[in-house]
Amino acid sequence: MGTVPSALKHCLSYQHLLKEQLWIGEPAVPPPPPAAPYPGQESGLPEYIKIVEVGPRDGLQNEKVIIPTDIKIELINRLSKTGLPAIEVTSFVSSKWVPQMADHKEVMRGIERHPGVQYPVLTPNLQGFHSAIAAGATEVSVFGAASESFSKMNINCSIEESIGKFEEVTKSARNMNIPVRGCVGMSGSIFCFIFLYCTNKIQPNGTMEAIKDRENHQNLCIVYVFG
Ligand SMILES: CC(C)(COP(=O)([O-])OP(=O)([O-])OC[C@H]1O[C@@H](n2cnc3c(N)ncnc32)[C@H](O)[C@@H]1OP(=O)([O-])[O-])[C@@H](O)C(=O)NCCC(=O)NCCSC(=O)C[C@@](C)(O)CC(=O)[O-]
Repeated sequence: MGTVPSALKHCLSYQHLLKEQLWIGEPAVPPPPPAAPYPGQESGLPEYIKIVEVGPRDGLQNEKVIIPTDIKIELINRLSKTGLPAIEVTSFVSSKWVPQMADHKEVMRGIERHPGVQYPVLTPNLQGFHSAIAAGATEVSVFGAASESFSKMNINCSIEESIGKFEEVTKSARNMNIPVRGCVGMSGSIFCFIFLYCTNKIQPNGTMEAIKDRENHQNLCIVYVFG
């Protein structure tokens, strides 16, 4: 597993990696016979978890120096060859807020899209969604927060207001058959999260349920993840 890229948000089960992700190479341990259940099944753990590499977006947005567009494109093109199923390439957010992602259109235009690889992008609102689609995005992510303070700090609105914006995005996306991933950001750091969680200032499940429940109890997103 030493070659798995960094900044992974989610992991496939090891059996699934061995079965479908040939880039890992020959398995050191043979997979279990077909009749045997996955180890997670009995324990209630998911059978299948998808890897979404978010380094080009989540990683590079935090760089103090703005990385040149051609280097970002090169990074994404190299990642595309590693066998990852999905690479989050950029975000369609305000360049005043996140100047590191201001070249989103150029990045989308410049990357080589490999068959079988998805290239989702972050879209906080309808404006970002429309720009992303115009730039060729075929999958998007909305990103909320589990605490009011993080929501305000990150997307300049309350959780309630943010869910209204996500609904606009998900409704438009549904009409265009564009899958939407729902992310619930915690607080920016694990220590901050633990503090806020222990002091009841953060309610990740509440935000997730709110995103889910608004439209006749339907799921608005294909998947929900905590960040
Ligand atoms: C959400 C906004 C845009 C609200 O920003 P705002 O200032 O409240 O927006 P507004 O609607 O009042 O509009 C103000 C200006 O922003 C523009 N604007 C409005 N929307 C857009 C857009 N989509 N793209 C480009 N421009 C936009 C709009 O056109 C206008 O421009 P002006 O008239 O002043 O020239 C702002 O707060 C923002 O961009 N925030 C950045 C958030 C961000 O990218 N955070 C980092 C990613 S989140 C994260 O890392 C956690 C996560 C997701 O990783 C967790 C996980 O992985 O699970």
